[in-house]
Amino acid sequence: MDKVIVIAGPTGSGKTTIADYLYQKYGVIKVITHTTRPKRKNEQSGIDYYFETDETFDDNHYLEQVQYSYYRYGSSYEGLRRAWSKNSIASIVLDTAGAITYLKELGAQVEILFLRVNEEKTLKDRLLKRGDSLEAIQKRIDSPEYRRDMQLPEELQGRATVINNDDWEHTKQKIDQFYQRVKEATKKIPNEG
Ligand SMILES: Nc1nc2c(ncn2[C@@H]2O[C@H](COP(=O)(O)OP(=O)(O)O)[C@@H](O)[C@H]2O)c(=O)[nH]1
Ligand SMILES: Nc1ncnc2c1ncn2[C@@H]1O[C@H](COP(=O)(O)OP(=O)(O)O)[C@@H](O)[C@H]1O
Repeated sequence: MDKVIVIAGPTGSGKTTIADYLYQKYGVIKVITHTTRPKRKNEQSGIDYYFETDETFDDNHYLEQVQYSYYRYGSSYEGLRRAWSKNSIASIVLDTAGAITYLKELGAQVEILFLRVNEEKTLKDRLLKRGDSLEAIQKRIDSPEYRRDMQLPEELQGRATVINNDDWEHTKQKIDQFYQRVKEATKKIPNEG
């Protein structure tokens, strides 16, 4: 059974870092999503996101789409199918609303990782280090979605693997264990239970 690892958690918790690790170590293909958010320095269209305008955003067919911190984000079935054509395990970085939709739509094919850090201050420090502008960080922190995604939503409780990404060595071990479980699960046929 094909699987998609949905990675959720607050800004700066390490979602992108973990998606990159899963690709580099295990060849897990990242599903690239669409956004109207401005490109950060070091980001590339077609690699980090498909960067869209408000007009071009609507040209795509979305499995789900959200508004997050004043911008639009959406993921397509085509993107997921493209990833699965290369590897039976894909990953996608989503907000918690997207993670809930994925779970509803794709059921047993979804494995969820929820990241958190012990201290909220760590998040801001990481965003500064990542090179985000103070203005962009403040805008993000002031958004209702940012606050919401600090917590694992009820709909995902019992279904998500929660990892504290404070110490990278510890995180890598947890991700390796998680990946092995997902890999085993791909050997099951759908609806086998
Ligand atoms: N639902 C949904 N969320 C997305 C999609 N693409 C990205 N996101 C989420 O949107 C939020 C903002 O992403 P981004 O602006 O890249 O900020 P980051 O969290 O600092 O990396 C994050 O929680 C992402 O996981 C998508 O296609 N659908
Ligand atoms: N365990 C960690 N310890 C220290 N820095 C980290 C850790 N995990 C990620 N980072 C760094 O924090 C910043 C934010 O991580 P990123 O993966 O972009 O988060 P997200 O995609 O959740 O917004 C990046 O500069 C990344 O290199």
